[in-house]
Amino acid sequence: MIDLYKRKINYLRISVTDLCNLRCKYCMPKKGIKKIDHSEILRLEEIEEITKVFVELGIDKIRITGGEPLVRRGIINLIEKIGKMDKVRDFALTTNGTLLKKYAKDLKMAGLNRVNISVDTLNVQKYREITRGGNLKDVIEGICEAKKVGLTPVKINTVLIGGFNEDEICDFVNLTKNEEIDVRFIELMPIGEAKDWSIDKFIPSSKVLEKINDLKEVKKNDLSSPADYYKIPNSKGKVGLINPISCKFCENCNRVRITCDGKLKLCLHSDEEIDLKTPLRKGENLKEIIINAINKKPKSHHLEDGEHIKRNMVAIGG
Ligand SMILES: Nc1nc2c(ncn2[C@@H]2O[C@H](COP(=O)(O)OP(=O)(O)OP(=O)(O)O)[C@@H](O)[C@H]2O)c(=O)[nH]1
Ligand SMILES: C[S@@+](CC[C@H](N)C(=O)[O-])C[C@H]1O[C@@H](n2cnc3c(N)ncnc32)[C@H](O)[C@@H]1O
Ligand code: SF4
Ligand code: SF4
Repeated sequence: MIDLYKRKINYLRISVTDLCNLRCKYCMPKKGIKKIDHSEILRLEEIEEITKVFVELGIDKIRITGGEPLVRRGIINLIEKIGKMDKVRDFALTTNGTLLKKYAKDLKMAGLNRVNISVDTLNVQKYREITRGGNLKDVIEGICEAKKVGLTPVKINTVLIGGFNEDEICDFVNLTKNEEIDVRFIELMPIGEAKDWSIDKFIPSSKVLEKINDLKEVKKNDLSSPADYYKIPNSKGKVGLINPISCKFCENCNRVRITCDGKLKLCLHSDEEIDLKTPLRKGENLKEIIINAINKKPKSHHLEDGEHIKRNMVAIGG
């Protein structure tokens, strides 16, 4: 599918749940989010059906996300179904990693290619604090298991948070020296919970380049990737910078999203959502609806003008 700005849309991010076993302070309110009625959530077969239509329309990269995707019951079955879709050449999952030790092997066997794992600190106490109760050990074990079973390349996503983890930039970069792990620093975006405090705590990802002198830029293979990559000479992994704020990458955007309640989101930072669940349940032609919707995909976000969306990140999936 090609949108009005001649961007090829080949990447679908599917949020399978808005529930999570953590409560990261920038993503989810302390008391959780308002529970959506069970009937409003797409059933796994419905997700599969919608995915099939997207694949027929040219989607060849799929990411499963959440909330925490691994808390959704039956997730391995869904992965298996999508894993069998021949035209999908890149099939990945974004997770907080806490349940990976348990599920990595099954995910791999079901056909998942790789995982991106979110972790914002390497300090046990700070991890407990930012996630409101999480155990860093679970994530570390999850990362090891993912590598062991070959859910690779493993990428670590770290949101840069002022006054919280800027002192750990070197530690994160050092992980790439001896391990085949890519570490990507993400700029904190003003969404939901983070809308207000992201202003004080925002750190441009260029801070990483200031702190680490010997990072050398790596040629970008995939122009539509949100990350710019660097490398310390002779290191095994890469360091990525994801700069949605300081240097937005909308020009090369190739993605759309499905929320767990069956809405098609054309842009992470737009409130416009197209209902797919109702027409799906009525047996209407989804292809036509999706093709028409793609023409409405915004050119870019307008965060710089204070245009902030209503949903929390946990209800979109990143
Ligand atoms: N503004 C904006 N940020 C995005 C977009 N896609 C991803 N991000 C940010 O990048 C983070 C990491 O995304 P991931 O879930 O790891 O997916 P990805 O970066 O597409 O992964 P790769 O395919 O491995 O490059 C997200 O949580 C967001 O914070 C996007 O389209 N727009
Ligand atoms: C919403 S989570 C969903 C998947 C999974 N639970 C996880 O944590 O990886 C996806 C990603 O969004 C990122 N994220 C959440 N809120 C964000 C914000 N305000 N700015 C930047 N990234 C954010 C998280 O750090 C995580 O990497
Ligand atoms: S970032 Fe991921 S792990 Fe943290 S609260 Fe949001 S959905 Fe859960
Ligand atoms: S902000 Fe919107 S247009 Fe820009 S890269 Fe993200 S989804 Fe695409």
